[in-house]
Amino acid sequence: MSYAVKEAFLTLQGEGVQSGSRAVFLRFAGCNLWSGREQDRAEAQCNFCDTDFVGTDGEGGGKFADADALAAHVATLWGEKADKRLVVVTGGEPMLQLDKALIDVLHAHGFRVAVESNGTLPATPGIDWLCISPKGSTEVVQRRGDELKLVWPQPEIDPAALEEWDFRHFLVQPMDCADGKAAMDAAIALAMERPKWRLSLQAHKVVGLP
Ligand SMILES: C[S@@+](CC[C@H](N)C(=O)[O-])C[C@H]1O[C@@H](n2cnc3c(N)ncnc32)[C@H](O)[C@@H]1O
Ligand SMILES: Nc1nc2[nH]cc(C(=O)O)c2c(=O)[nH]1
Ligand code: SF4
Ligand SMILES: [Mg+2]
Repeated sequence: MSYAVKEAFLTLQGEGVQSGSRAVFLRFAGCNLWSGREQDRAEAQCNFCDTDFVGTDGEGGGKFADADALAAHVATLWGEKADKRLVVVTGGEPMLQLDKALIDVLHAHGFRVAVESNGTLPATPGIDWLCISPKGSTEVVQRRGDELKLVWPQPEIDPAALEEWDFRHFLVQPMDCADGKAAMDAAIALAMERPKWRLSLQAHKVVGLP
């Protein structure tokens, strides 16, 4: 299968339990919850997205003919260092494109494969670290994984209901939005109110990494 990649780059993971880890980010083009066009945002199923995932024109992006070509690209971005190879597959919605063939070749290159998904599509088998981030009133079918990362506030979501799902870590992340201070206060309030939840900050934005 071929893959449409918006961008791919080396950085530090900025979110979640693995925050601070050196990682290649592989951002697939396209999402099932928003077209990516600003004129569609208000009506989209997910309307607070902080990411441009339209097209294949970003740094390190492009169309890749097969899994071997894309995994080789990821390995080149990582460079020679042998240990702790980590790729974070995101988007857009990565489950629209991430297949077992790509995971297998990334493993063959020595990578642990982490994924950031909205959970509306079942996760492909073989993922090493699965982060699910629920969106509004969408139906989350993937209720098991490593970390559940709740962007907050979202009035349609009840954190107590999510606590029943099968995740090792529960994270609340302030929504990057016009009233960022209110979102930060709300996220802190949730973590103070419900001890299962830990605060996740978007560290890359603080330090100016992509
Ligand atoms: C751009 S999304 C791509 C992966 C996948 N589509 C998803 O939503 O999980 C990557 C991560 O950024 C989070 N995110 C998106 N917009 C955000 C915002 N405005 N503030 C905080 N986190 C945001 C998402 O919830 C998700 O955890
Ligand atoms: N540094 C960095 N960390 C991230 N963690 C999740 C991100 C994403 O957009 O999926 C992201 C991102 O875009 N950059
Ligand atoms: S589901 Fe993820 S990629 Fe899609 S619009 Fe929402 S935050 Fe952006
Ligand atoms: Mg991001």
